[in-house]
Amino acid sequence: MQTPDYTAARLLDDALAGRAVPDLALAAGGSLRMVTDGVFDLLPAQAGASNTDVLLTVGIHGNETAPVEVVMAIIDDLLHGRLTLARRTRVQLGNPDALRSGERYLDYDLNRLFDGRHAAQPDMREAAHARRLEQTATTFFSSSHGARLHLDLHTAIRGSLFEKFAIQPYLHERPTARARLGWLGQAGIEAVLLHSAPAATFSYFTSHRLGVDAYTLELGKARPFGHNDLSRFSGIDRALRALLGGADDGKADFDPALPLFRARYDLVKRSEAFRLNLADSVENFTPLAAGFVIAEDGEERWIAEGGGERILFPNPTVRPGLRAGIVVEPVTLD
Ligand SMILES: O=C(O)CCC(=O)N[C@@H](CCC(=O)O)C(=O)O
Ligand SMILES: [Zn+2]
Repeated sequence: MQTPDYTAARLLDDALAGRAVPDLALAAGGSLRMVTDGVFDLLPAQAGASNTDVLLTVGIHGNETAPVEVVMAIIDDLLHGRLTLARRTRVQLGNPDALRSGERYLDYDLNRLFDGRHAAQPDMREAAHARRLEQTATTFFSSSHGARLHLDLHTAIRGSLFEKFAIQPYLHERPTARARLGWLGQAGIEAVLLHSAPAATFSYFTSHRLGVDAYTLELGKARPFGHNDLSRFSGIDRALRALLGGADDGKADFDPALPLFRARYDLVKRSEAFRLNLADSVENFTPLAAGFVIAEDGEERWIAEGGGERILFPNPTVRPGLRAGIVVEPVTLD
């Protein structure tokens, strides 16, 4: 095991440069071990003490740096004994290449390559990352004995009427885990989108293929390394410390006042003729008035129907074939 002067900042530098990270002792007990490039296991001192195994993914998009900084600060406190680890935890850096260059992606949006879609894009640099992440998520959870939680931490391109929100992937026949939504509320999450269809995102993969409680979290606006106001991330920081430190198990009473939305449909860009009729300043969750033409692509037009519809993740610059926005509407749990 290495010396205590090894910091999380150095770990991040080494990981982004593709250098090996040595095995490290956590000062208050436990260890940190590099599994493969950009993937780290943090093991509590007492094997078997963990009743919830936690997978934390950051940097799936290379321009979304705040979650990397939040998780590295927690790792630094674990390394130096300011926090004691109670849960078996795996941390994945999603796209180290894109994090180095500060771009959302280099060749292809990584969060559109999961659930096997990487096989259709073998030449894209992100395909190898999707495979690495799927494999290491699978091996991690295959030796779990208790509850299993995956949090994929992101920040968004646009501002948002709900600054922090969660996305629950489509669950097929599984019921919503209300206690997890309760915990997300305690972590400062202000709204939750319930997806209504399969997707090629990482949280859909871990949820659907591995049966894990999985969420994509949008924690604020995407900014470059060094430009994040980490005080705006205090809710998730506190909640992750309580989770990893064993003070809570990631479950809490569901608050029925938490706004919930369901995805009605995706705006899928068909061609370069796609036109989005929303200015860059329009924020996520902005209501759409009935009759408003949201977007057009050749003959196709998407028209708002009212009834509380709102727009999420509008982005006309995506590749043809990919989602250029989601129309959502309020929903309540049965
Ligand atoms: O701000 C944006 O337009 C995108 C932010 C982002 O990366 N969001 C995720 C959401 C994943 C999901 O829908 O489950 C993404 O687009 O990959
Ligand atoms: Zn993202």
